[in-house]
Amino acid sequence: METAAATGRTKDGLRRAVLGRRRERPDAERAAVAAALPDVLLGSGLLPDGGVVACYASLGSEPGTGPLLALLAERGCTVLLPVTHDGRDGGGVRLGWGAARVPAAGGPVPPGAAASPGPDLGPGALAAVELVVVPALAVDTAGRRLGRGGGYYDRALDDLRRRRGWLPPTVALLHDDEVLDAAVEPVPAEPHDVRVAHVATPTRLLHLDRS
Ligand SMILES: Nc1nc2c(c(=O)[nH]1)N(C=O)[C@@H](CNc1ccc(C(=O)N[C@@H](CCC(=O)O)C(=O)O)cc1)CN2
Ligand SMILES: Nc1ncnc2c1ncn2[C@@H]1O[C@H](COP(=O)(O)OP(=O)(O)OP(=O)(O)O)[C@@H](O)[C@H]1O
Repeated sequence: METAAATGRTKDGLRRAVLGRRRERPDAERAAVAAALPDVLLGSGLLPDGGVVACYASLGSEPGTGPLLALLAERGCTVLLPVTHDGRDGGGVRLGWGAARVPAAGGPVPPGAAASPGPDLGPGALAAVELVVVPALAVDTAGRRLGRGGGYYDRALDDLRRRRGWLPPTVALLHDDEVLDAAVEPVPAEPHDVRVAHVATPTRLLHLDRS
């Protein structure tokens, strides 16, 4: 298996290694991962009973958020999903947030999320958010997160911290082998990287030491 060490621990090398492994995961594993994440989060105490939660609709080989989005809706949470702005509108590269439109309950819940965001609610959309569920390719035990490379979540979390004066809890969803020991395989970090507080995998919930 290609490891971070073998790729020189560059962000791009690590991204390629993780995406390669994700692509190889069989459908049965993907379904099991998606089904396990809500239970792990339920046991974590991180999920508010109602209230606003920022999440995302999983794509491709990402750990599936379909069942998690269904659970959040069941708990009466207002779920916000990201709307990507690539800067061509002159407003800079940034994430907006729209209310999740989740398919009606009752049918089978696919592991990948079928949800989509409603219209962008504007700059104050996250004002009352109680939990931010963030996508990631890897996170180390010091909370350093590797994303897709767009810098979208780093900007969004930085903006949220500035507006609120503090950062609400953040949790990244990963496969077990994507949690890296910071002492052995640190995720390469840059000054703009915002560390996450928690990681949920299909088997465990980790509270990270960001000091
Ligand atoms: N689900 C999800 N939504 C997100 C992000 C993310 O990482 N995941 N983003 C984080 O900043 C922003 C958008 N950035 C993204 C950048 C690249 C790809 C991408 O390459 N998607 C592939 C699927 C890859 C796979 O198989 O896993 C595709 O759509 O074909 C997706 C989102 C906002 N929304
Ligand atoms: N707060 C910020 N302000 C300005 N530029 C930023 C900020 N955060 C990240 N960037 C820029 O975004 C680009 C990508 O950053 P990085 O590789 O850390 O993204 P990522 O964390 O993998 O992606 P994402 O946050 O979308 O999941 C870098 O060129 C970086 O300079």
